[in-house]
Amino acid sequence: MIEMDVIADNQLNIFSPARHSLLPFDGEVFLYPNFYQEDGVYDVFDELKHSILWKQDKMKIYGKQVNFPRLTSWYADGDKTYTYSGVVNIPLPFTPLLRKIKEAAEQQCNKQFNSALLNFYRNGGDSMGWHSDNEKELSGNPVIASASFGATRTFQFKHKQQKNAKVSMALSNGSLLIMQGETQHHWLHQVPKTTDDTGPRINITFRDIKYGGD
Ligand SMILES: O=C(O)CCC(=O)C(=O)O
Ligand SMILES: [Fe+2]
Repeated sequence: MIEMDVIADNQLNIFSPARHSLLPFDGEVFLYPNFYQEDGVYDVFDELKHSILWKQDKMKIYGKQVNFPRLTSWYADGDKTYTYSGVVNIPLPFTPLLRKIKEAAEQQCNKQFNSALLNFYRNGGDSMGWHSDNEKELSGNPVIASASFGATRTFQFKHKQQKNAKVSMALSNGSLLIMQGETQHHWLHQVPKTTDDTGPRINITFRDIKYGGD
């Protein structure tokens, strides 16, 4: 059984930037670099790597089937599907480890999540392009909690209208990033490719999907 303690908010350095939004306006982003504590987080990466049912999705570009530049997986309560980048995902039930990671994030956000999208970036050539998490199943101002394990990757925001507004940060092993407020309406985010010699990274974004409707 993996020990994975969470640093309570009141134990964080009071000078931690996590208390201030990293976006200058039009949304809120908080980063807790060592949220999932040192002890055991390397095991978390390995256990996720081996226990998650990773799949290689494809997207259609100019009529051609092209592999996503990463592996993905989708876990959720219940059996509702979720459409992401044109792919209809049928969820798997949460594993005990995913549940534990989710509950820690829920405590920090003071919010329940019913689903998780997982991304496996095998090396620096894997990436996720500019997008916002604004699928129809997400509510108007979604809270999204993003946990990272393994290699550090750069995570970037750019404002949809104000082209000069850009924010960049490093998502390291055991970090928790929270996006909330109007972030998804006004900002795009991405994990760019890098030519650095980068090891594998797993990211989990916890979401609260509203079922029903069309
Ligand atoms: O890998 C990351 O940190 C970002 C993942 C992401 O943006 C998403 O799953 O929508
Ligand atoms: Fe995203």
